[in-house]
Amino acid sequence: MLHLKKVSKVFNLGTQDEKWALNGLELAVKSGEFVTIIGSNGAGKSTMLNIIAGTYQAEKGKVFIDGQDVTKTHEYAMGAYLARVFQDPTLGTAASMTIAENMCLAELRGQKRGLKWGVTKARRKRYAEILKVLELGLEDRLNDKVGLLSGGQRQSLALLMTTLTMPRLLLLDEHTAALDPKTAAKVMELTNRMVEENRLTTLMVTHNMNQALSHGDRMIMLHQGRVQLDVKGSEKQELTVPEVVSKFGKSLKDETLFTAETN
Ligand SMILES: Nc1ncnc2c1ncn2[C@@H]1O[C@H](COP(=O)(O)OP(=O)(O)OP(=O)(O)O)[C@@H](O)[C@H]1O
Repeated sequence: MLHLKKVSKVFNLGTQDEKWALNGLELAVKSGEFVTIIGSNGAGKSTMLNIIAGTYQAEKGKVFIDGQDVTKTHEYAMGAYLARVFQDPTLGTAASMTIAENMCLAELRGQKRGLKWGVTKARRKRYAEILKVLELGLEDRLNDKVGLLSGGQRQSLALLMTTLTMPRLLLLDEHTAALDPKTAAKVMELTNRMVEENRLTTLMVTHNMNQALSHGDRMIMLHQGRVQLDVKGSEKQELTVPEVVSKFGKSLKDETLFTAETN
C-alpha cells in the first residue's frame, strides 16, 4: 500500500549544519496495517511523515501509494490519499469555525469533486450521528466554535474528522502526547476503534514505548534515518519494554527511554 524506497532527506546541504534526517529509508506497509513508530529525538520520525505527506520532498528515493509514484506530489494534493493528526490539538481544526463547519470542510477536502460547501440540514443530522460515538456531547454543540473545546475534545474531533474522507492512509504524529493521561487513553481507544472499523492503514509516531507495543500490529524503530527494528505479530506481542530498552537502549537514550521507564 505504502512503499518508501531508499528515501533520503537532507537539511542544510553543503553547510556546517548539513543533516541527513533520512538515510536510504526502506519501508513497505500493507493495506490495513497499523504501524507504531518509535525512535529517539532526531531519529527521523517526523521527517518521514512529512515526506509521506508531501510537506517535504525527498532528495533521493521514491514514495509510492497503491503503486502510484507520489514522490513529487504536493502537500495539498496528498489530501486525496491521506489524513494527518498532529500533536498540537489546535492544528487539526479551525478555532474560529463551528464544529459543523469544521466537519463540512473536512468532508470536502481532497477528493469528491462536485460536493458543495454548506452546513445543510442533512449534513447536520449526519454529523450529529457521527459525533455521538465520541460520547462527549458534541452532537449537541454543532454550532459551537471549535476554539471553545478542550484539547482532548478537539483532538477527538480532529481524529473523527479524518474518517469523513476515508483516507487510504492515516498519519498520527504523537497525537496523544499533549493530552493528560486519562484523555490520552480515551483518544487512543477511539483511534483503535476507528482504525479497526474502517481498516485504515495507519502510521502512529509515539514517544511512549508502552503505547507503541500495546497498539497496532507492527512496530518499527527508527535510528539515524533508517529502520533499526521491525517487529509484528506474535513477536511484537511478546516483546516487552525492558527487552527493547536492553537491546536498543543506546539508540533510545532520551525521551523514549524516559517514557518507557515511567509508564
Ligand atoms: N526543517 C528542518 N531544518 C533543519 N533540520 C531539520 C529540520 N527538520 C528536521 N531536522 C533535523 O533532522 C533530524 C531528524 O528530525 P525529525 O524531526 O525527523 O526527528 P524525530 O525523530 O521526529 O525527532 P523528535 O522525536 O524529537 O520529534 C534532526 O536532526 C533534526 O534536527
